[in-house]
Amino acid sequence: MQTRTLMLASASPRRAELLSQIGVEFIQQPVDLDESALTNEPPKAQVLRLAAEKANAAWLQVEGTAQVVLASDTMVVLDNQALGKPRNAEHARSMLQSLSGRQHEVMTSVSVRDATRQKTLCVVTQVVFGPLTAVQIDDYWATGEPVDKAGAYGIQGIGGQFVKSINGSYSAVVGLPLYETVQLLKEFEVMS
Ligand SMILES: Cc1cn([C@H]2C[C@H](O)[C@@H](COP(=O)(O)OP(=O)(O)OP(=O)(O)O)O2)c(=O)[nH]c1=O
Repeated sequence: MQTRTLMLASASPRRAELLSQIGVEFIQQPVDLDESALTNEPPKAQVLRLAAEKANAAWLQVEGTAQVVLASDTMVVLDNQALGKPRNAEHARSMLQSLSGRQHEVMTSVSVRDATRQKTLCVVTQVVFGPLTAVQIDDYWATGEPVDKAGAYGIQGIGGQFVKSINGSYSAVVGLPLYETVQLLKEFEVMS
Protein backbone atom coordinates (compact mmCIF):
# COMPACT_ATOMS: atom_id res chain seq x y z
CA MET A 1 0.00 0.00 0.00
CA GLN A 2 1.32 3.43 -0.99
CA THR A 3 0.83 5.88 1.83
CA ARG A 4 1.99 9.22 0.41
CA THR A 5 1.59 10.62 -3.12
CA LEU A 6 4.71 11.04 -5.26
CA MET A 7 5.77 13.33 -8.09
CA LEU A 8 8.57 12.24 -10.41
CA ALA A 9 10.22 15.53 -11.41
CA SER A 10 11.59 14.35 -14.74
CA ALA A 11 11.01 14.33 -18.48
CA SER A 12 12.75 10.97 -18.81
CA PRO A 13 10.62 8.04 -20.03
CA ARG A 14 13.34 5.69 -18.66
CA ARG A 15 12.93 6.97 -15.12
CA ALA A 16 9.15 6.62 -15.35
CA GLU A 17 9.51 3.04 -16.63
CA LEU A 18 11.95 2.10 -13.85
CA LEU A 19 9.67 3.50 -11.13
CA SER A 20 6.64 1.74 -12.65
CA GLN A 21 8.68 -1.48 -12.83
CA ILE A 22 8.78 -1.64 -9.01
CA GLY A 23 5.07 -0.85 -8.64
CA VAL A 24 5.33 2.75 -7.46
CA GLU A 25 2.49 5.08 -8.42
CA PHE A 26 3.37 8.67 -9.27
CA ILE A 27 2.56 11.68 -11.36
CA GLN A 28 5.28 12.89 -13.71
CA GLN A 29 6.19 16.49 -14.33
CA PRO A 30 9.36 17.73 -16.05
CA VAL A 31 11.39 20.58 -14.62
CA ASP A 32 13.46 22.92 -16.73
CA LEU A 33 16.87 23.73 -15.32
CA ASP A 34 20.25 25.07 -16.45
CA GLU A 35 22.34 21.90 -16.10
CA SER A 36 25.77 23.45 -16.73
CA ALA A 37 28.59 22.92 -14.25
CA LEU A 38 29.74 25.61 -11.85
CA THR A 39 33.37 26.73 -12.12
CA ASN A 40 35.71 23.91 -11.00
CA GLU A 41 32.75 21.79 -9.87
CA PRO A 42 33.68 18.07 -9.69
CA PRO A 43 31.25 15.76 -11.59
CA LYS A 44 29.94 14.09 -8.43
CA ALA A 45 29.16 17.43 -6.80
CA GLN A 46 27.43 18.54 -10.01
CA VAL A 47 25.27 15.43 -10.30
CA LEU A 48 24.25 15.70 -6.62
CA ARG A 49 23.48 19.42 -6.93
CA LEU A 50 21.39 18.95 -10.10
CA ALA A 51 19.13 16.28 -8.60
CA ALA A 52 18.60 18.43 -5.49
CA GLU A 53 17.87 21.51 -7.62
CA LYS A 54 15.41 19.58 -9.81
CA ALA A 55 13.58 18.36 -6.69
CA ASN A 56 13.49 21.88 -5.25
CA ALA A 57 12.24 23.43 -8.49
CA ALA A 58 9.51 20.79 -8.71
CA TRP A 59 8.55 21.34 -5.08
CA LEU A 60 7.76 25.00 -5.89
CA GLN A 61 5.34 23.80 -8.62
CA VAL A 62 3.82 20.87 -6.76
CA GLU A 63 0.86 22.88 -5.38
CA GLY A 64 -0.69 20.06 -3.44
CA THR A 65 -0.64 17.54 -6.30
CA ALA A 66 1.85 15.32 -4.42
CA GLN A 67 3.31 15.06 -0.92
CA VAL A 68 6.77 13.90 -1.95
CA VAL A 69 8.98 14.81 -4.93
CA LEU A 70 11.73 12.66 -6.50
CA ALA A 71 14.30 13.91 -9.01
CA SER A 72 17.43 12.44 -10.52
CA ASP A 73 20.42 13.22 -12.71
CA THR A 74 22.76 10.98 -14.71
CA MET A 75 26.23 11.78 -15.96
CA VAL A 76 28.92 9.78 -17.72
CA VAL A 77 32.34 10.57 -16.30
CA LEU A 78 35.62 9.84 -18.09
CA ASP A 79 38.96 10.85 -16.58
CA ASN A 80 37.07 13.01 -14.08
CA GLN A 81 35.37 14.90 -16.94
CA ALA A 82 31.59 14.92 -17.16
CA LEU A 83 30.05 13.92 -20.48
CA GLY A 84 26.47 15.12 -20.75
CA LYS A 85 24.07 14.67 -23.66
CA PRO A 86 25.50 15.13 -27.17
CA ARG A 87 24.99 18.57 -28.73
CA ASN A 88 25.22 17.16 -32.28
CA ALA A 89 26.59 14.25 -34.35
CA GLU A 90 30.19 15.42 -34.04
CA HIS A 91 29.93 15.72 -30.26
CA ALA A 92 28.36 12.24 -30.01
CA ARG A 93 31.11 10.79 -32.21
CA SER A 94 33.87 12.27 -30.09
CA MET A 95 32.22 11.06 -26.87
CA LEU A 96 31.83 7.51 -28.18
CA GLN A 97 35.41 7.51 -29.51
CA SER A 98 36.68 8.57 -26.11
CA LEU A 99 34.67 5.79 -24.40
CA SER A 100 35.91 3.11 -26.83
CA GLY A 101 37.97 0.32 -25.25
CA ARG A 102 37.99 1.98 -21.83
CA GLN A 103 36.34 2.12 -18.43
CA HIS A 104 34.20 5.08 -17.42
CA GLU A 105 31.87 5.83 -14.55
CA VAL A 106 28.17 6.53 -14.64
CA MET A 107 27.03 8.74 -11.77
CA THR A 108 23.33 8.89 -11.01
CA SER A 109 21.96 10.97 -8.18
CA VAL A 110 18.53 10.80 -6.60
CA SER A 111 16.96 13.51 -4.48
CA VAL A 112 13.75 13.08 -2.51
CA ARG A 113 12.04 15.88 -0.63
CA ASP A 114 8.83 16.72 1.17
CA ALA A 115 7.66 19.82 3.06
CA THR A 116 10.22 19.46 5.85
CA ARG A 117 13.26 17.51 4.65
CA GLN A 118 15.37 16.49 1.69
CA LYS A 119 17.80 13.64 1.10
CA THR A 120 20.13 13.29 -1.89
CA LEU A 121 22.50 10.45 -2.78
CA CYS A 122 24.72 9.41 -5.67
CA VAL A 123 25.38 5.92 -7.05
CA VAL A 124 28.59 5.36 -9.04
CA THR A 125 28.85 2.45 -11.51
CA GLN A 126 31.92 1.40 -13.51
CA VAL A 127 31.23 0.52 -17.14
CA VAL A 128 33.80 -0.99 -19.55
CA PHE A 129 33.35 -0.53 -23.31
CA GLY A 130 34.90 -2.80 -25.90
CA PRO A 131 36.65 -1.13 -28.83
CA LEU A 132 34.37 0.74 -31.26
CA THR A 133 35.13 1.36 -34.94
CA ALA A 134 34.28 4.61 -36.72
CA VAL A 135 31.67 2.72 -38.78
CA GLN A 136 30.04 1.32 -35.65
CA ILE A 137 29.88 4.81 -34.15
CA ASP A 138 28.36 6.34 -37.31
CA ASP A 139 25.82 3.53 -37.61
CA TYR A 140 24.90 3.93 -33.95
CA TRP A 141 24.36 7.69 -34.28
CA ALA A 142 22.12 7.01 -37.31
CA THR A 143 19.77 4.91 -35.14
CA GLY A 144 18.82 8.05 -33.18
CA GLU A 145 19.34 6.31 -29.85
CA PRO A 146 22.28 8.41 -28.54
CA VAL A 147 20.64 11.80 -28.98
CA ASP A 148 19.04 12.28 -25.55
CA LYS A 149 21.42 10.18 -23.47
CA ALA A 150 24.35 11.10 -21.27
CA GLY A 151 27.60 9.87 -22.88
CA ALA A 152 25.68 9.34 -26.16
CA TYR A 153 24.70 5.75 -25.43
CA GLY A 154 21.93 3.70 -23.87
CA ILE A 155 22.92 0.49 -22.10
CA GLN A 156 19.27 -0.66 -22.25
CA GLY A 157 19.15 -0.39 -26.04
CA ILE A 158 21.35 -0.94 -29.07
CA GLY A 159 24.24 0.53 -27.07
CA GLY A 160 24.11 -2.50 -24.77
CA GLN A 161 26.33 -4.37 -27.25
CA PHE A 162 29.25 -1.99 -26.56
CA VAL A 163 29.30 -2.83 -22.86
CA LYS A 164 31.86 -5.49 -21.96
CA SER A 165 31.28 -5.36 -18.22
CA ILE A 166 29.58 -3.35 -15.52
CA ASN A 167 30.32 -3.10 -11.83
CA GLY A 168 27.53 -1.46 -9.85
CA SER A 169 23.86 -0.72 -10.50
CA TYR A 170 22.38 -1.43 -13.94
CA SER A 171 19.23 0.58 -13.17
CA ALA A 172 21.40 3.54 -12.14
CA VAL A 173 23.10 3.50 -15.56
CA VAL A 174 19.67 3.54 -17.24
CA GLY A 175 18.67 6.52 -15.07
CA LEU A 176 17.44 5.56 -11.59
CA PRO A 177 19.13 3.28 -9.02
CA LEU A 178 16.19 1.15 -7.90
CA TYR A 179 17.70 -0.28 -4.71
CA GLU A 180 18.62 3.12 -3.28
CA THR A 181 15.40 4.71 -4.56
CA VAL A 182 13.33 2.20 -2.60
CA GLN A 183 15.33 2.96 0.57
CA LEU A 184 14.57 6.67 0.13
CA LEU A 185 10.89 6.11 -0.68
CA LYS A 186 10.54 4.02 2.49
CA GLU A 187 12.24 6.73 4.53
CA PHE A 188 9.79 9.30 3.15
CA GLU A 189 6.84 6.95 3.74
CA VAL A 190 5.91 6.64 0.06
CA MET A 191 6.54 2.89 0.33
CA SER A 192 5.98 0.74 3.38
C1 LIG B 1 24.46 6.20 -19.74
C2 LIG B 1 22.99 6.17 -20.04
C3 LIG B 1 22.19 7.29 -19.90
N1 LIG B 1 20.86 7.25 -20.18
C4 LIG B 1 19.99 8.45 -20.01
C5 LIG B 1 19.40 8.57 -18.60
C6 LIG B 1 18.94 10.00 -18.55
O1 LIG B 1 17.59 10.05 -18.99
C7 LIG B 1 19.84 10.70 -19.55
C8 LIG B 1 20.71 11.68 -18.85
O2 LIG B 1 20.08 12.90 -18.75
P1 LIG B 1 19.50 13.55 -17.41
O3 LIG B 1 19.73 15.04 -17.51
O4 LIG B 1 20.00 12.85 -16.21
O5 LIG B 1 17.93 13.25 -17.49
P2 LIG B 1 16.83 13.67 -18.56
O6 LIG B 1 17.14 15.03 -19.14
O7 LIG B 1 16.64 12.54 -19.53
O8 LIG B 1 15.52 13.77 -17.68
P3 LIG B 1 15.23 14.75 -16.42
O9 LIG B 1 16.40 15.69 -16.23
O10 LIG B 1 13.99 15.51 -16.80
O11 LIG B 1 15.03 13.82 -15.28
O12 LIG B 1 20.64 9.67 -20.18
C9 LIG B 1 20.27 6.07 -20.61
O13 LIG B 1 19.05 6.04 -20.86
N2 LIG B 1 21.03 4.94 -20.72
C10 LIG B 1 22.37 4.93 -20.47
O14 LIG B 1 23.01 3.87 -20.59
